[in-house]
Amino acid sequence: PVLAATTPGNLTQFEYLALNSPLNLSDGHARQPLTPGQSRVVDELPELWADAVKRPVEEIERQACRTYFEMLGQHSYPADDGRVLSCYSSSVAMEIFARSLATAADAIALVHPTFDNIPDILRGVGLRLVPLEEDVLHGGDLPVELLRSVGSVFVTTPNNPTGRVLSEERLRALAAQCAEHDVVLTLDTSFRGFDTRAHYDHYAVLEASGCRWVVIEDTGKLWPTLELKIGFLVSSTNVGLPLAKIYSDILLGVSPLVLSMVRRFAEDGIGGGLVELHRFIAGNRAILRDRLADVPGVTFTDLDSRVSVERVHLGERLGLDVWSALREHNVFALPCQQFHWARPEEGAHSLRVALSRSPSAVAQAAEALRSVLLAR
Ligand SMILES: N=C(N)NC[C@@H](O)CC(=O)C(=O)O
Repeated sequence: PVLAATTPGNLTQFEYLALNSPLNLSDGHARQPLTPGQSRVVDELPELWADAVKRPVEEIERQACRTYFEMLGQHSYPADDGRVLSCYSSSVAMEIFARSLATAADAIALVHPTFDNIPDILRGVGLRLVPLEEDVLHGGDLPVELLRSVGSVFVTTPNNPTGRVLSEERLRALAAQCAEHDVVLTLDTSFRGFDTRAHYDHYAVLEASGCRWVVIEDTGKLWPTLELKIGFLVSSTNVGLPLAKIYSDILLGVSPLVLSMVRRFAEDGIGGGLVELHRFIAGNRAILRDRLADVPGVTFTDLDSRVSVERVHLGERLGLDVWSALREHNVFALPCQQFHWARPEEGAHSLRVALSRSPSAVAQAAEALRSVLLAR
């Protein structure tokens, strides 16, 4: 993609600039080396291809869903009656949700801050956005006037870039409020694989609440699968939105080979790979935090975060300045203004560093960031 010489318009355009750099710690996609268990899955791809040719895709899809959802503790996901739609990515799933919601509502409450392709997709279908501050979301019941003013509440959990997880009791209370006010509760759980606090059975809570709900799951953030991934678009029986119809406008179905690969990576995850991944991310987080611990003015805003990105507060320094100085070293992080989609200035002094990278890449980037910061 060709980008204008000026500052990129959205976070993903910043991420494009980093795509071909050896020290790309910008996007939240998984770029660390394969583990031995994952390498074995890659070696199996020819057999998975032959198997996918022979078997019905719905059988392969059902097995992939079951293994992936079980790995994440989501035992009550709706395996039957077509309520799980497999998409090429979670953003495709989100576009289908947005187009569907726009046929029935004109406003949506969206967690603030969060990754800016979410508000961009929602605005793109004409929805009016109402910011839902994280502290309000996690603090207790939402204001009734908010619930009366929107057709949906959209929550990214764990959130990006903060890592904050919606607890089971908060989800239960929020779902009850949404049921009472006939508001569609939508969750983007793309980062849930990294945080076991997000592994309680969300679908059991949602189904029991009786609310109308949609969940967007993403296999793409967890494993280094070269952008081979699935976004699962899951919904309640009573969601009352044309999800299947709009899905059919966009695609017929996804690759059974990718579904089989997801199943095998999830089996590896169940067999210890997920615990290993959590340790790996924690190790990279420690490398970054340790290297910057004594830099004046630097703090870590999300001490409790376990997701594969880390937000660094730069004190008086501007994220864009530090991002540009890092770029001189051929190191790429992500400035945080555009996460604050309603009030960008709130993100002006922060930078996000990706942790799904090799430990040496994280260490080199931390070193470069340290020297850039000490010079300011
Ligand atoms: N459709 C888009 N824009 N994809 C980029 C997105 O996956 C990156 C991301 O979520 C992150 O860097 O945290």
